[in-house]
Amino acid sequence: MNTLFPIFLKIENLRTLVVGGGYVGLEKVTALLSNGPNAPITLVAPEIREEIRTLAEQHPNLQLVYDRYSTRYLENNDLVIGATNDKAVNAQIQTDCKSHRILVNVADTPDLCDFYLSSVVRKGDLKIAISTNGKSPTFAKRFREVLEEILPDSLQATLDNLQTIRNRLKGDFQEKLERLNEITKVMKS
Ligand SMILES: C[C@@]1(CC(=O)O)C2=NC(=C\c3[nH]c(c(CCC(=O)O)c3CC(=O)O)Cc3[nH]c(c(CC(=O)O)c3CCC(=O)O)/C=C3\N/C(=C\2)[C@@H](CCC(=O)O)[C@]3(C)CC(=O)O)/[C@H]1CCC(=O)O
Ligand SMILES: NC(=O)c1ccc[n+]([C@@H]2O[C@H](COP(=O)([O-])OP(=O)(O)OC[C@H]3O[C@@H](n4cnc5c(N)ncnc54)[C@H](O)[C@@H]3O)[C@@H](O)[C@H]2O)c1
Repeated sequence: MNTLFPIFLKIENLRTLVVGGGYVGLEKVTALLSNGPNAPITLVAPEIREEIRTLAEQHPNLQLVYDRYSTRYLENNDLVIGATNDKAVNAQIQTDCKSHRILVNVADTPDLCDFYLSSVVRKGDLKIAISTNGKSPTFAKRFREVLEEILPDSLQATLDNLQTIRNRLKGDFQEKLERLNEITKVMKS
């Protein structure tokens, strides 16, 4: 059974620490910034890939620290992603996060993760998150590509219209709900 509970985080209002500045660190930072360009992120690693350094030049909210991991870097962070190539360090990060009650993702060990990153389909304001319960990230990526192709670009106009109608509707909650359900019925046919 897939017991994961999906939520959409306001990543720009949270502080995220990424430990590790290699390929996986780059992948995770890119995922964070492409969803929340202004998300405050600190990345700690003794060696940091050039692509990450370029991202930091474009995003002043991405702070790079050239150092090995230590618990003091957890301070003031809400989320942590452990993405070093050292399994023992990643496991230590998880243990430390647990004792600080900080949510943690350990890129090389799904069993140690409090949350997984998802594959993200985006069409304007519509966002669909895909997870395979850790079974196949490649499937999640491919399915994203399929959905991206199927969803029409006109979707944003539909969402904008629905928002306008939603804001204009008078009456109590029940009446609004019935009207909006009526208008969107065509989507099911
Ligand atoms: C969705 C996506 C989001 C993102 O990362 O932003 C994501 N992985 C992506 C790509 C990807 N990752 C890997 C490959 C290579 C092929 C392969 O191994 O399959 C590819 C494909 C590629 O890059 O083409 C390797 C890999 N990944 C994990 C392990 C460890 C393990 O499973 O033990 C290993 C082996 C490492 C090794 O062997 O060394 C683990 C996780 N990867 C997850 C998410 C979480 C589960 C998500 C779910 O529930 O489906 C989870 C559990 C934890 C986490 O990372 O949060 C992103 C696609 C974004 C997109 O394009 O849409
Ligand atoms: N979840 C995923 O999507 C996914 C995908 C591929 C690989 N992985 C796993 O993620 C891990 C990292 O892979 P990679 O390709 O990014 O490795 P990499 O060699 O490219 O980078 C490793 C990074 O960790 C840093 N590092 C090493 N020791 C450190 C320490 N004590 N403190 C802080 N930083 C430290 C290095 O300086 C470097 O920046 C591997 O174990 C790999 O199996 C996960």
